[in-house]
Amino acid sequence: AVDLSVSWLGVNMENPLYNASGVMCRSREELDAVAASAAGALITKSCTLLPREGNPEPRYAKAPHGSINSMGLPNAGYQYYLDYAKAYDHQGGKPLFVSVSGMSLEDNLEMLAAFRDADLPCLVELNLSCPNLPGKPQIGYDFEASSHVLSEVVKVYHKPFGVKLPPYFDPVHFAEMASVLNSFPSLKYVTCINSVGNGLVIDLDSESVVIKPKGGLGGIGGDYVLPTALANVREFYRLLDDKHVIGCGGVKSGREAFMHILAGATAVQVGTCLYEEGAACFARIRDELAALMQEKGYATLADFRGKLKTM
Ligand SMILES: O=C1NC(=O)NC(C(=O)O)N1
Repeated sequence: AVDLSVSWLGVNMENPLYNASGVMCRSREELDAVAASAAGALITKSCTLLPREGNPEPRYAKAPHGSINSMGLPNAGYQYYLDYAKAYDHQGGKPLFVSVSGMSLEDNLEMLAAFRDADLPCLVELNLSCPNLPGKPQIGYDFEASSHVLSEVVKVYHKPFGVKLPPYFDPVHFAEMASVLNSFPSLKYVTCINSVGNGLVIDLDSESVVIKPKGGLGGIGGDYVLPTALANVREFYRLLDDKHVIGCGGVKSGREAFMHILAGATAVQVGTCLYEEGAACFARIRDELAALMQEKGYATLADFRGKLKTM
């Protein structure tokens, strides 16, 4: 038998799988469905200070090898998720993570202060990478801005926290961002990657884009992004000091989950596949991962975590 459990930053997960923020996590009903599934944890939709409708629909589309989305941070507002976290059974339940994505630094600080004051056992994932707010750049692509935001955040929020990063595509950028992140000891994990921003899916029959916002541009997920996600997990695993890397991007079976952990991931999030298949994907991916480990002779995740071979 194999042991899929992972304990990190004070949370204990029976298996390393949970939802990617944004998928099946905007309402309490959706969050409860993830909690009731075979997922090892759950994370809320990135919240803003005030409730948001988000971008005009259609704003999500399945694509031949993944998905495209420009949701625009539709969410119930941070109080809703704070209330959910206050009512949540942290002892008996699965670890609950809260994603925060303020429209401004002030909003982020106000929300983080509220989560701080509530003194809850959930971990915060600060989203530095939403690619779908018209006119707003992804903070994670501006190293100076990222450093400034994190400097202000740690003055207000003293507990361990994580950040959701956009994908990087250049070794210099990996090094620059790692250097910024390494200067914040209380930043204890990074989630790599958010969707690959501003891709374009075209429907040949209609000769049209497939989502309404931003002329059809949106964040790309699914099979398309697996190599990029694995590279980001690997590089930050290699470059960060004493931090965890959470893998996200292209996970649709035990195979990709195994790859993310081999690249160094502590745990693994599922986005597009969860959106398309539903919460049953967690039991399937969990069982596939267990079978793969059994086949390869690994008893625990630690037996192979980060042990990607190079040539
Ligand atoms: O950070 C985000 N990443 C995405 O791919 N989409 C959502 C969104 O648009 O709300 N946010």
